[in-house]
Amino acid sequence: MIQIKDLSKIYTTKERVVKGVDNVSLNITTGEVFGIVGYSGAGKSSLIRCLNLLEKPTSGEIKIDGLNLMKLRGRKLRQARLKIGMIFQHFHLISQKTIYENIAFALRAAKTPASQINKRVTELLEMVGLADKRDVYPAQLSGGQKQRVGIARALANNPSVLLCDEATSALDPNTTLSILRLLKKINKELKITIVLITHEMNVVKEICDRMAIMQDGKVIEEGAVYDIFSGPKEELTKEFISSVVSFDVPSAILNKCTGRIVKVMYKGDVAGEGIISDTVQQYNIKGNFLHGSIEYIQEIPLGIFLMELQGDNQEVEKAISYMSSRASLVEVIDHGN
Ligand SMILES: Nc1ncnc2c1ncn2[C@@H]1O[C@H](COP(=O)(O)OP(=O)(O)OP(=O)(O)O)[C@@H](O)[C@H]1O
Repeated sequence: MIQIKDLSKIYTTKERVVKGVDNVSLNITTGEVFGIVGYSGAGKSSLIRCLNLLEKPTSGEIKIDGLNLMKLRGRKLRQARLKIGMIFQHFHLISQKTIYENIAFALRAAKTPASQINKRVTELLEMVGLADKRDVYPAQLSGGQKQRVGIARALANNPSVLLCDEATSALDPNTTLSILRLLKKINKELKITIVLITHEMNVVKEICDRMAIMQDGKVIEEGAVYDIFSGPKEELTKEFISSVVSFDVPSAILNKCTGRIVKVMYKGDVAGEGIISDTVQQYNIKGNFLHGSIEYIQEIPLGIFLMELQGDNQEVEKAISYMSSRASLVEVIDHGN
């Protein structure tokens, strides 16, 4: 369990004082994949870097499995930090060393006996699917392969926590997916808690169990990924979700709509049709279906559709409030003419 309590990181420069992290409290359960999302400058890097004390918090508390990191010094602190692996957006590999040496370096730094190093590096390279690359240099690898080396290095000393700092942001979508799958496999098989920061909701949707959204150094919303997707509360959260679940209805079609356009989200894959047909039957309105899809989050379906509702204003209002009682989110996108 990672317990973050009242954590703040304040940067003081000549020009200004910035609260990079502003009084954040979060509990991350052992064995989960926890995503922290936010736009640039929200404080994600500051927060994740505080978790292994790469950044020294200004105040607050970080406990990992009950150990208060900020109270540890010397050897005890070094030992605790070995149990926290980290991977980075730009991989941070040593370009003059081979892949083997990049990984062995982390083992030597942790004073692993020389006799164990070869076996452990071989194991790690197999785990990340790079057994044939042990003697090449980082420049000879693709971005995805470099990140696999980063992951092998981060796992070298058997950490209980893996921190991922925008680990897929420099990768194309297919490579991103393969790295996310590898991270999920590591999470499941090695039972490592993963904390990742990202500005991409797709990443969260793909592998996270729970998530938090940051803005101006604060956590503004947190919860299970499915719950956040199906019932976002904050405007910013809704904005992030719409980046994944977007409806690109051609403007020529939208311009032709004279009724009210509503977006509806519902849980499960069968209830959606029922909501539409019941609404149209019960109220004196016409409903035109503009767009619909089912997203799978943690393999649970989440239905989303866009409709135009036409009819008397009061009837349309009643229909919307009826749909709101059955769906997890109903949002009026356009009020019509
Ligand atoms: N070393 C520093 N000195 C001064 N201000 C800093 C420093 N590091 C971060 N900040 C400021 O703290 C705030 C949070 O930055 P941080 O990098 O944590 O955000 P982020 O969400 O990770 O954004 P990005 O994805 O762009 O890195 C920003 O206003 C940033 O300018």
